[in-house]
Amino acid sequence: MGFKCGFVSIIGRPNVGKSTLLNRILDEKVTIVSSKPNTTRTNIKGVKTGENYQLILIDTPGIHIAKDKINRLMVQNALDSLEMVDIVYFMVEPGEFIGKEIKFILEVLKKYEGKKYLLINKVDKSTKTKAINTANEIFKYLEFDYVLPISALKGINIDKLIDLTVKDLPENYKIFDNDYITDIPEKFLIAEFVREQIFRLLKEEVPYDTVVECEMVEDRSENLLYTACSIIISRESQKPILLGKRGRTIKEIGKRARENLEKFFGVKVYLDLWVKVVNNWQEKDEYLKIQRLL
Ligand SMILES: Nc1nc2c(ncn2[C@@H]2O[C@H](COP(=O)(O)OP(=O)(O)OP(=O)(O)O)[C@@H](O)[C@H]2O)c(=O)[nH]1
Repeated sequence: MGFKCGFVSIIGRPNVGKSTLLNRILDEKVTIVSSKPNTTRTNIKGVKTGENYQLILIDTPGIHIAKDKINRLMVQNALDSLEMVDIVYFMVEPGEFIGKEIKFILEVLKKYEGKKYLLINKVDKSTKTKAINTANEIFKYLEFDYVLPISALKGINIDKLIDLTVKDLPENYKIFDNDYITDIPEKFLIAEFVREQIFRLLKEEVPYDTVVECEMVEDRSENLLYTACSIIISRESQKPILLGKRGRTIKEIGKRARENLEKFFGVKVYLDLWVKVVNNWQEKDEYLKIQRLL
């Protein structure tokens, strides 16, 4: 024995860097990142296996005041992750205002019985004092087992975080094979890589009104993966925005997503994109299932 294996959930408000942290720890891009809040819509599992440990991390949607069904399901997904984990990473940014959302998360964490880590992320663009003050403010409401200033983007204190976490993991047998890195099915991962570029390239409400379904994935040869995705928007008027002048925007979305897919799969990728309009898809179970929220 002596082998450590356990689960960690990464929670926090939208946009604090949860997905960036998961990708950094895994040293592999399995979850999508953008500068817009609420990019992650469902729990994404990533597995890091070392010589004497296996760390199963869950990237969760940002916890926020949810106004509609899809956002309520996103928040519920994040909260549900706490039921199965040995450790929770609560991520904040330096100078974060202790408002309603943070207080809500702290109330939830009061009942949580595993180890609690407070991670002050994005310290690369902040001062030490600001980070310490944020931790002090949060400790007025709840004490954590560890506080660690980190930068998920620049890799600051990540090795330290992994070391501490491994010490706190329970002794257990390995759950996944050594080369297993995510529980995300291939089709969902492809759709997410497309959705990421929609979040990155389009402004305002269109990304939030979009869901992507990967309809087909096929090995066309040893070195060529063919895949086709539908981009589903909720209004006809959003079509010209998504397509762009002479189709330039959708072409760019496809190009960038394809490049990331090629890096991930290590083969050439041919990506076909289609656009569909489904009024109010956010209220339809079929589409919430595509987004893995039901
Ligand atoms: N400067 C800096 N930026 C960071 C760091 N970590 C993440 N970011 C940026 O913060 C933005 C949000 O990052 P995400 O990883 O998508 O954040 P998230 O918490 O998963 O976001 P949600 O999907 O809204 O829950 C992106 O623009 C990241 O590049 C960091 O350590 N330093």
